[in-house]
Amino acid sequence: MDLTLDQLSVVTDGRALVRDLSLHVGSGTVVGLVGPNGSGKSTALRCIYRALKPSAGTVRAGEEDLVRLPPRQGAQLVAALAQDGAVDLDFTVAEAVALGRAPHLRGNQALSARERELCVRAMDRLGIGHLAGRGVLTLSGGERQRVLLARALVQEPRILVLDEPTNHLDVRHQVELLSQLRGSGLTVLVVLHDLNLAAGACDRIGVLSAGRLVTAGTPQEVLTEDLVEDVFGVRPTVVPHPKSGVPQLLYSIHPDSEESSPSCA
Ligand SMILES: Nc1ncnc2c1ncn2[C@@H]1O[C@H](COP(=O)(O)OP(=O)(O)OP(=O)(O)O)[C@@H](O)[C@H]1O
Repeated sequence: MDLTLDQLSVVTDGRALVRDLSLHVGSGTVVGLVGPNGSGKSTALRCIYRALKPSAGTVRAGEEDLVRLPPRQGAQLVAALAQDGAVDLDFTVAEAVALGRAPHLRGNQALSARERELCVRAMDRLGIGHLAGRGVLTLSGGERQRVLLARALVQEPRILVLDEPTNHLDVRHQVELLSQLRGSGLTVLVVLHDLNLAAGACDRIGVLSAGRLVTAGTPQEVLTEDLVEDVFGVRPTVVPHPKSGVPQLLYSIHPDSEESSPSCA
């Protein structure tokens, strides 16, 4: 099922946070959304998982208008991993993951054997099976992030949107999470700050700046030295990954000799 943002705008207190954003995520593809801090990435994502109502434009899952769909039906199609998603209540990990089934259950209906198995498999897949009986409040940031992803997966959505899901994850878990997204077969829109991870994980990348889509295309088309300098204000050296050929960005980090040296008056 594809995901389409069509001329999406979000205006708050007279300020346009997102302006005329149109972006298509093909069925089963992974699209990255990148851009500087404050460029509107989370705001756009919040419209997709319906934490925010757009001021104008539409969000479609296939032919369904997500903005108008009843919440339960929407949650059967779209799962979200929000930025620093909170798990405030002291559920066990197994209970928190099982919450992902809520959109498919009626009232206090118990999980079926298939659903229980689904939860166990999701926890194993994310390497949190051994934590099943632990309280989520006792987890590290990275462990909690993986619980949230397991919860999103057991929701069995068609579309998955994720806001900086690699936050808190060590490098192994970053690579594993993005590999799992690629292998999931789901339609994925993911906000990432790390442009190198985005280049490796995404079929296409959309670049936001000041609420507007600057460009969208394959990593090779989008991640050029000029584009990154224009949008992010820092010029990288772009080299092809020696194995995959996807663009990888290198930065020179050096002290500004004039301004950053401590004065020795
Ligand atoms: N409810 C709100 N009221 C007013 N301004 C808001 C509101 N929500 C977000 N903003 C502003 O909208 C702009 C876009 O915010 P958003 O969180 O979408 O950016 P982002 O690209 O996800 O940023 P980051 O990379 O820092 O997470 C920011 O300037 C933010 O301060």
